[in-house]
Amino acid sequence: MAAATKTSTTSLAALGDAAVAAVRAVVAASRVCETVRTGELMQSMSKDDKSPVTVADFAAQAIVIHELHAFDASIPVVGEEDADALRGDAEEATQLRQKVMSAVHSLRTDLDEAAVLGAIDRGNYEGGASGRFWALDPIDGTKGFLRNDQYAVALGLVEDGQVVLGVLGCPNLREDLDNPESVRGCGYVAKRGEGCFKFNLDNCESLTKATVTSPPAEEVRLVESVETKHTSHDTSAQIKAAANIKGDSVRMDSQAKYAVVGRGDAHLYLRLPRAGSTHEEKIWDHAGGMLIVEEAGGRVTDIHGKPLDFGQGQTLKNNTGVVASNGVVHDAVIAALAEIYKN
Ligand SMILES: Nc1ncnc2c1ncn2[C@@H]1O[C@H](COP(=O)(O)OS(=O)(=O)O)[C@@H](OP(=O)(O)O)[C@H]1O
Ligand SMILES: [Mg+2]
Ligand SMILES: [Mg+2]
Ligand SMILES: [Mg+2]
Repeated sequence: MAAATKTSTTSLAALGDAAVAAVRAVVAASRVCETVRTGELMQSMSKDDKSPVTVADFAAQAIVIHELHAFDASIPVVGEEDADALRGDAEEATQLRQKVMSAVHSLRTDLDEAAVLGAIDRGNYEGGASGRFWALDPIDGTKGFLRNDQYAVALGLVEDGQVVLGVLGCPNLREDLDNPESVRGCGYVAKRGEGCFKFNLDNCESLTKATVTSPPAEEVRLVESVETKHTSHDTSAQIKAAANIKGDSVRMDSQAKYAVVGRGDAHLYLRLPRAGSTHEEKIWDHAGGMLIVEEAGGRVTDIHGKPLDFGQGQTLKNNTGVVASNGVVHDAVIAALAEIYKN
């Protein structure tokens, strides 16, 4: 078979069985998320860490893990959510469980409660440095999802500590960041060594190559988190000045940031820990997205220029923050970060 990288279009099937399973699972979950976001089933609760989780996070995790299990039951999953909050007779749990079941049934009427709760709880793998596992964020950017802003269904396949397959479903993302009339509902898939591809969430079987772009300094665009707790906006402004980056800054929720860098609409994604932060990045917040940028021709490291190490369990404990770029601006950004973080 001709290498998928040689032409600008290819079929999903050409990327192999794991890619087909992963993309179809992400597309299915993206549909369920949109059903919840635009319908009557929305309900959210606060987790122990005060972050939100919704009916759609649970339903999406159930759908993706069910599909991945049908593909290959021997590959474990590190998923963000568990089903604890859906079990028991308390009113909130009962309501949430019923809505999760309705959301799942909007797509898969054949799954009963035991199958749904069981699938969610199968995402309990601890990760590690050897073997293969999936890393799943059923909704990345739950706060964005609740604001009707950007969010992503994000799935990565990790092999011996390295992401080898990355998939993002971005149901609320337009095809062109600068054209609010462009098609909404974008998907991305990257396979290590074979390139990065985009697809429409309504037709994932046909793929088009995606590549980073490298404009002059005036047009180099930064993307960063909306939430001020997740990244230091002050530091990113300093980095832009020091690295001679003069384009606009766009705040966007979720791993959609990796997608817009990978497709060339933006050129730098900075995730910069605030002073004194002890936050360790979760692997599921990056596994789906980072390969999208790398295989599109860009670079992804932490703020010290170190590769992201997905073999350390559920967090990127060997890394600090994230820098994802078109490659061209990367060294200047890392040099600027070294100056700022040495103080
Ligand atoms: N303190 C802190 N620092 C860094 N990151 C954090 C922090 N707290 C949470 N999170 C994680 O951020 C995930 C959301 O990604 P983004 O920050 O890119 O999007 S957003 O602007 O916040 O919506 C979000 O993922 P989801 O929980 O899947 O939405 C969190 O895992
Ligand atoms: Mg969360
Ligand atoms: Mg997340
Ligand atoms: Mg999440």
